Amino acid sequence: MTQPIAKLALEDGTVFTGRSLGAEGEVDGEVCFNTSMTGYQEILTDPSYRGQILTMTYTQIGNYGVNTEDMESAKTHMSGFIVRECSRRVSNFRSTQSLDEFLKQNGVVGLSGIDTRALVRRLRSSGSMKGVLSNIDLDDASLVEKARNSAGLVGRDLVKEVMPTAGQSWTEKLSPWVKMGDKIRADKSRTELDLHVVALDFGMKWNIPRHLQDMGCKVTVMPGSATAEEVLSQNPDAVFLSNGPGDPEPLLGPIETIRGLLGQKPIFGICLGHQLLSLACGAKTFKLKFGHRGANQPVLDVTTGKVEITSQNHGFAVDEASLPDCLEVTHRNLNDNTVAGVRHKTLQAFSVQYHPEASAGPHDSEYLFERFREMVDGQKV
Ligand SMILES: NC(=O)CC[C@H](N)C(=O)O
Repeated sequence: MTQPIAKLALEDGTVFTGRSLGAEGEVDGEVCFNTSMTGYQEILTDPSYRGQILTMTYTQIGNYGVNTEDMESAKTHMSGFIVRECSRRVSNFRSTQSLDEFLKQNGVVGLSGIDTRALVRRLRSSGSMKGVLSNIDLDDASLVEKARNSAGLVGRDLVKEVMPTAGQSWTEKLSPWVKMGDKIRADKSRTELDLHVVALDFGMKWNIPRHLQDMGCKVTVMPGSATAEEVLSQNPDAVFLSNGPGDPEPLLGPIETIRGLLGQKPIFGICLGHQLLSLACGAKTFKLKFGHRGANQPVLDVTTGKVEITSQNHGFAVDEASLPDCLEVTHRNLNDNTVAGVRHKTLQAFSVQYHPEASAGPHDSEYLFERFREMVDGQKV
C-alpha cells in the first residue's frame, strides 16, 4: 500500500512533498530544526515546542520506538513533526508503540521522505519561517498562502495554552535509568526533602522537578500565572522558573511576579525562566535567526572556564547589549557567543538559557541543580 502524500509549504513559496506520517490534518506553525540524533519522544512532549513544526536533521528517527516512561509532559505539544525517514522497524525492550502510532494517538501531523537537508539549509540561510503542513489540502498555491497568513510566534502568549490550571505537589522520581548512567547524580541523590521549592510552571519539562526532588527539594508546582503573593503564601525556601513556549516579551504577568519575588526568595530559571528573569531585571530579548535546538550545543561557564555540551531548545535570547548593571553573564553559547546564563550581582538569582535537566541530552550541566541547592543552603538560617 502506498502511503498518502503530505506537503510542507513555507512562507517563502517553497513546497516540499513527501509521505504522510502520524495524524490526518493540517497545521501551521514556525518551522524550525533540531540536531539531536536521539530523544524524539522527549522533544515531542516538551511543551516549549507549542506553535512549531519541527524537522529533525538526523536521517532516521523512530528506531527505538516510544515508551511509557520518557515523557516530558502528559502529551505532545508541537504542531507538526518532520523526518527524513521514519524507521519501519522498532527495536527496544522498553518500547510500547511505534513513532507513527504515537503521533497518530496524539494528533500530531507528520511528514517523512523529504530532503530535510534542503529544508534545514533554507531555514539556516533565511531564518525560521512560518509554514503549513497538510495531508488534506495538496494545492501548493493555497498552502503557501495559508503559510503567509498564519499567526507566527512573535508577540503571542503561548504559555497560557500549556501551563497547568491548578497547583500540585510533585511526586515523580528521577528515572533509575538516569542514575544508572550517571554516577555523580547517583552519589548526590537525597531521600530527605528538606527544602521547599515553588516551581512556576510555564510549560515545564518533567525532568526538572524530578531533578529538584532528587536533590532534596519538596516541589510545589504552581501555574505560571501565579502572583508573587500567591507564591510567597506557600512559604517556599526558593522559587524555580520553568521553560516554556513562545515569545517571552508579552508575558507581562509573570515578569511582574518575578519582580515581586526578587530579593524575597532565591530564584533559579531555565530557558523561558531565564528570559523572564532577565526581562524582570530590565534586560531585553530578541528573536534568533533560526534558534538553538539540539543536544550538542557547546556552552562556556565563564565562572569556571569549563565547557559543557548542552541540550537546548530556544528561538529567543537575552540581548547582551541590554543587560542592566545588576546582571552579569555567567555562560556563553560558543557557537554564536550569545548569552547562555546570567546571575544577579547582589540578589540570590541566576538562570541559564539551556537545559541542565537534559532529557534528552548530555548530563554535563547537572551541576547547576547543585549550584542552586548551594545558593539556597547558603541563605537558609
Ligand atoms: N525551552 C524554552 O523554554 C524556550 C524559551 C522560548 N520559548 C524560546 O523559544 O526562546
